[in-house]
Amino acid sequence: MTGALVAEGVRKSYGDVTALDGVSLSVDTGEVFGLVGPNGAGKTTLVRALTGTTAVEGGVSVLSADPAEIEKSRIGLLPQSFSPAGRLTARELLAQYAGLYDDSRDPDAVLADVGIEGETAEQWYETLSGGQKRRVCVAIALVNDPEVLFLDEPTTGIDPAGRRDLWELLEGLAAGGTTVFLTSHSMAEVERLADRVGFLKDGRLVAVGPPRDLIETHGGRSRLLVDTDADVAGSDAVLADLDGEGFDFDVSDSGGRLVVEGVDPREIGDVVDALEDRGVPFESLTWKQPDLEDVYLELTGEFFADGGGDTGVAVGPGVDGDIDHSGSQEADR
Ligand SMILES: Nc1ncnc2c1ncn2[C@@H]1O[C@H](COP(=O)(O)OP(=O)(O)OP(=O)(O)O)[C@@H](O)[C@H]1O
Repeated sequence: MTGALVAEGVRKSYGDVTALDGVSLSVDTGEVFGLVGPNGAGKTTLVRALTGTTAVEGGVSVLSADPAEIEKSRIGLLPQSFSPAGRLTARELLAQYAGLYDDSRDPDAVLADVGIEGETAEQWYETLSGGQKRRVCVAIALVNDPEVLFLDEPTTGIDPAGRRDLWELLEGLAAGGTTVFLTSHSMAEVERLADRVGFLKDGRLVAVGPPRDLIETHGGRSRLLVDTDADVAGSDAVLADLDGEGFDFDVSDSGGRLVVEGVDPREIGDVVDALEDRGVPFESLTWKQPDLEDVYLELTGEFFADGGGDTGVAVGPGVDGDIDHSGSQEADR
């Protein structure tokens, strides 16, 4: 295999725990690769393997070199847990890390890139908020202007506006040719940033591909989620009734909700009519296109961990199909 990052049959065990169970992948130069998976799936272990910070069985290379031996200035790494000295200011920290390299970027410019400026840059690290700290850590990973950037859950603890700023920064870096290897629990994050996404489960890569392809293959169909009484949604009689003539959609019960599969936006009115004809009460409707969260659920069998809900369009009852965008979670995008 060739690529800026290569893993071939990588295995890693900690005692009886198999953290990586034969992972092979290749990431191209300039590509943004997103790695997702449940807690304990092996994401951090794979980052550690690719950055030469843990020994593994199998083959790993970064920029065609052994990760343990590659020139450090070519790599940027933001580990999941990283605590720089608390009693240095953000500026002092950046200057300190910049001093480790023969060539580095201007510390103030890097801090400005991550939104740390003015008074905030003069505060001790330990007095910064969680989100500000994480931004400073991202800046530290960028100070050597790396060719390959590893980010292990970079936006954890950062507010939505700060996340968007960082996403734009990462998009800019990728456009400039930086290879980015990103782990995340935010499906919105990887769907927006990653050229390809890898799903890791129990130490194995169960699917790899561009978000769109994965959604098409594993995301299911667009659907209408009908919030109703749990007794109604769980009623075989209601499901059988909806399965009858004049209703051409597949309906199932999911945790007290009716899920009507394969509904085109223009067909929402037909579904509402059918529900009303059959006397099925409902409180709200949400139309949802398949997205990476659905792929995650399908491939891992677990709920996504960033607390996301339906990224859909809510339609209130009795509004005659008027679309209420308050139900959309676009703010997270
Ligand atoms: N140093 C270690 N010693 C023992 N077990 C470890 C060690 N590091 C990781 N593991 C185990 O290896 C498995 C994979 O851990 P890893 O941290 O790679 O998962 P992850 O996908 O990054 O999880 P998370 O999403 O929670 O960060 C887990 O079962 C973990 O407990």
